[in-house]
Amino acid sequence: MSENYRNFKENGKKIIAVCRNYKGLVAAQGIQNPEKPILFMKPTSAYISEGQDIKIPLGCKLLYHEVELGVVISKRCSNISPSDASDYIGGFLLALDMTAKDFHIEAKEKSRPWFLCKGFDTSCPASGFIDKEKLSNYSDTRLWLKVDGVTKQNCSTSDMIFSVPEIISYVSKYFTLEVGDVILTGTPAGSGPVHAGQTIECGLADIAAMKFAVVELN
Ligand SMILES: CC(=O)CC(=O)C(=O)O
Ligand SMILES: [Mg+2]
Repeated sequence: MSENYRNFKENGKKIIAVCRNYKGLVAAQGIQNPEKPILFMKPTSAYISEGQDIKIPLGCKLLYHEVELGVVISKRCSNISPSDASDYIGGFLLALDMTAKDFHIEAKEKSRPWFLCKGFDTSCPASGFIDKEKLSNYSDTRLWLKVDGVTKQNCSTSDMIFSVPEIISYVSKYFTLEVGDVILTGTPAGSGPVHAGQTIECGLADIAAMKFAVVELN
């Protein structure tokens, strides 16, 4: 059987991301839980791997980190139910949804799309493929992130508002999911600024960890 999804950075066609999916984050912002998942997309050109740097995009003065659990789709599917969703999970990844926060604030104020603030080059640092057998407890696993050794995010995926199967099902009602596509499941509380010269380290329980330097564009 072809397992092209393992090489999701080369073979996947899209990265679909959910936002405001953690109870603690939504409570901290003083807003109600969303009634349905809120979605946006990142291009696959946003991927980088350990050893490459996160580059602050042109004109950005406020870059934010967001650690997230990603799900890799193993089979083409659409309109699937939450109870069938696990059949389409190939595995997982640890990812950062880097966000140009100043561009994001401007986009929200002016009702503009989020493509620039979320999709710039290097905005999706990602681990390698994690076998689904290694992460059978994906609905209650620890996600953490440190900036220069100081913990900024530390939360269990059990604090998600919409579960991984619910998210896959919802997304698949609107978008055909293809082999190697990735769904980022949202960031927990504690997202915040990072600056050139700083180092971000993050991890998924004791299963995956990765480290990235933040640098000016040139
Ligand atoms: C506004 C955001 O950056 C939301 C987001 O991406 C999230 O994960 O929550
Ligand atoms: Mg995010």
